[in-house]
Amino acid sequence: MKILVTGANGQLGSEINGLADSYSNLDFVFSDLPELDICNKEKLSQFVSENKIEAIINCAAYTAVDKAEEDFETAELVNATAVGNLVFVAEEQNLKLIHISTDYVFDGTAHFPYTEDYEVSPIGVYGATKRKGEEYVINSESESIVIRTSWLYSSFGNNFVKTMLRLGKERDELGVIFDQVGTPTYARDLAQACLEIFSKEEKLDQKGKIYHFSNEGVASWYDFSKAIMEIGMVDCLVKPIETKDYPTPAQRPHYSVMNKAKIKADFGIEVPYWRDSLKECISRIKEEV
Ligand SMILES: NC(=O)C1=CN([C@@H]2O[C@H](COP(=O)(O)OP(=O)(O)OC[C@H]3O[C@@H](n4cnc5c(N)ncnc54)[C@H](OP(=O)(O)O)[C@@H]3O)[C@@H](O)[C@H]2O)C=CC1
Ligand SMILES: Cc1cn([C@H]2C[C@H](O)[C@@H](COP(=O)(O)OP(=O)(O)O[C@H]3O[C@@H](C)C(=O)[C@@H](O)[C@H]3O)O2)c(=O)[nH]c1=O
Repeated sequence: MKILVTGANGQLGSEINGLADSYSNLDFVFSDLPELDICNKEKLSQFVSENKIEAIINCAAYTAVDKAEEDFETAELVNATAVGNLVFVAEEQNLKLIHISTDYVFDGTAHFPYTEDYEVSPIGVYGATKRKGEEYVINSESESIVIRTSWLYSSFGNNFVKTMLRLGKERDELGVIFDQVGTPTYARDLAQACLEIFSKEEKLDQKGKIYHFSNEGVASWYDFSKAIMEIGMVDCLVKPIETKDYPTPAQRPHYSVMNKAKIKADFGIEVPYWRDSLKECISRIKEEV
């Protein structure tokens, strides 16, 4: 199967690229801006046709959560309208599609892990635009699924893990929010899950259009930071603070832990514990320095 990976220079796209050689049954075409802009429907359609693409993993997105609050138009274009383009091309050329979405489609008022059918209610522009993108896929007749993930990090690109390692070296002390709880996800584990799903012969959306994938376990951003400092061997005192003590342009859900039973049952995906994956990622970050 020949798979187009869009947004391939980002965290998830880079991790898929790193794993590609282990999947000899899959062929890949990696693309990103400026070569392939998913907002350009005609070029997208032409690119897919010329390259004889059979499936797409959409890793392209507008992921700047705070910036999205004032740059609504670009966030909407990339996270929603462009997903409509991908769905159009998938229907037009009979492609399979995996689209990635976020825990930020939930408002964070639940007290137990979110299942796929739980009502969404985004509280920020990023989450709202990602939800609109999901709707294109959910309503599509193409063989397509949405995989929601949360708190993604990688040895590639910029993310919370790298920010903490940097700030921890620069400062003696750091305040990190403890009243936002979710699950970190190593992008390499999500990349592997996507490729495992494509390696199976089953119809993608046989058992539903939405899946949840994160690592196992639960953490606050504070717990996550403490683990990053400990595993990264950075000597910095991390102090728990409340959301009100770290004002940001975008509101974030207080609780966004997701239930992963469906992806495990339907596709036989194994999910590593978040601290184990964090160790693996930090050792890769250290190797690369
Ligand atoms: N990061 C996170 O914490 C989380 C991410 N997700 C979702 O996971 C997916 C992957 O995220 P992640 O790998 O972190 O994202 P990144 O921000 O690391 O990568 C996104 C990539 O998409 C590219 N891109 C942006 N606009 C376009 C466009 N119009 N056409 C083609 N490519 C474009 C970006 O290019 P450029 O950098 O030049 O803009 C970048 O290379 C996204 O759907 C995201 O919403 C879900 C939960 C958590
Ligand atoms: C840097 C820093 C952040 N924080 C807080 C702010 C915020 O509530 C939380 C996480 O910060 P960030 O801004 O890095 O994370 P954020 O951009 O909100 O991360 C989100 O990105 C999008 C793309 C997603 O889809 C989500 O799943 C999630 O991963 O940590 C501190 O408390 N102290 C600090 O020093």
